[in-house]
Amino acid sequence: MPIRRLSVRGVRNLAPLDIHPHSRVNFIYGDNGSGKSSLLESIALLSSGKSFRSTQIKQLIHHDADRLELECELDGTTGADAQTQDLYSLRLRNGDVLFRLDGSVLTSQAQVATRLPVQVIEPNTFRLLVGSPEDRRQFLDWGVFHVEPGFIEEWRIFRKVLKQRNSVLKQKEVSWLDVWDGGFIEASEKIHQYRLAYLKVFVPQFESTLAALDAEIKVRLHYYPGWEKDSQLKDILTRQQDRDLQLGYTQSGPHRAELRIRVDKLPAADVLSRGQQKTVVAALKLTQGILYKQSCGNAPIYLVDDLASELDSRHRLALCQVLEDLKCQVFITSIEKQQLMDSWTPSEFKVFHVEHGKIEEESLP
Ligand SMILES: Nc1ncnc2c1ncn2[C@@H]1O[C@H](COP(=O)(O)OP(=O)(O)OP(=O)(O)O)[C@@H](O)[C@H]1O
Repeated sequence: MPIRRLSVRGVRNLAPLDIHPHSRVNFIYGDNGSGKSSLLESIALLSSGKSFRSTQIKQLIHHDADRLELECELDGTTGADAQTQDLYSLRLRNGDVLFRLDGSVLTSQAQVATRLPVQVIEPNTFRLLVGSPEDRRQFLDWGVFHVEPGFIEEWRIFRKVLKQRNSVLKQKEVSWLDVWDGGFIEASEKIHQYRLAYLKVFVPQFESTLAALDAEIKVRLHYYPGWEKDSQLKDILTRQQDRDLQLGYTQSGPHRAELRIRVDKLPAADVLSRGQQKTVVAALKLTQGILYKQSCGNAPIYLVDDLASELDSRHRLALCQVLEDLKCQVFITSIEKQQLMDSWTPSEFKVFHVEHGKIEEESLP
């Protein structure tokens, strides 16, 4: 669901702002340090309660403020949501994040995540390739979670069983392991099957999206379920039991799954240039949006920060074309307005200029 109105208070250098973005493309331009990324960060924060730039979200609060407050009205445009409007807000004070929907407090991250799905493509986006397996596992699970409604409940069950098994391992209560292992294996298998089903549609779509961005980059996705593929998890748990007891945690299972991204047999991060890495990560994130749209009817909102960073004009054009085809709401930033306009001429758009933390919508000829 696109954002119809956005209100931001107390974020970094941004002056209090109320804007009415376009339901499709929003060009945001301004000098270095003007506040473009802070605007996109505000939207990402509304979506996930996290920043894509700072691990400590308290750092987002304006130096002179004691809290930040974000609010948006979301438009329902398709299906059962047609013509509806949700008022969705986030308040951060003293480290506590409070989400509200139409005045009612949202209590679980899942409730929040389904309201406002957002994908971010920003200068550090290549870190998905070079970062930890956990980053890629979370990326994969974002897609599974949004496309497979049953996944979140199975994931909760799995986390619970894993916690119990680890607690048994820490207490060295060997006799209890047999009791927990049955449940652990069953829950692991369900998570594994959800991920497999998602990847079955994800991989071919990724290959065609990447080809649309750059037909010369050849990468392969390899899914590692968290244990040796050709072995039964039951046998592995038995084999690793002594070491698990020593360590006090479970070494194998879906919590150790990974999406490995390779060029031939090498990690893509070791072979590809920075621009190629960004293109691959953009293809991964666009693929998630395409599958999300196929499943839910609406595409996620895309935040593309500093379009020009690492991408030449051919790749910028190709990326914008995929976004155009996706018909999603996009917030896209650049220092130069002309560079945005040269990369994309959408039929419907708004332009916002950011200067010293103030945002003005420009009237179009
Ligand atoms: N907590 C804060 N309070 C006030 N100002 C802050 C805070 N955190 C960062 N800033 C300032 O906010 C400004 C906006 O930064 P931002 O990254 O949004 O700019 P930008 O327009 O994206 O710049 P660039 O084009 O260089 O990426 C910077 O000048 C930064 O120093």
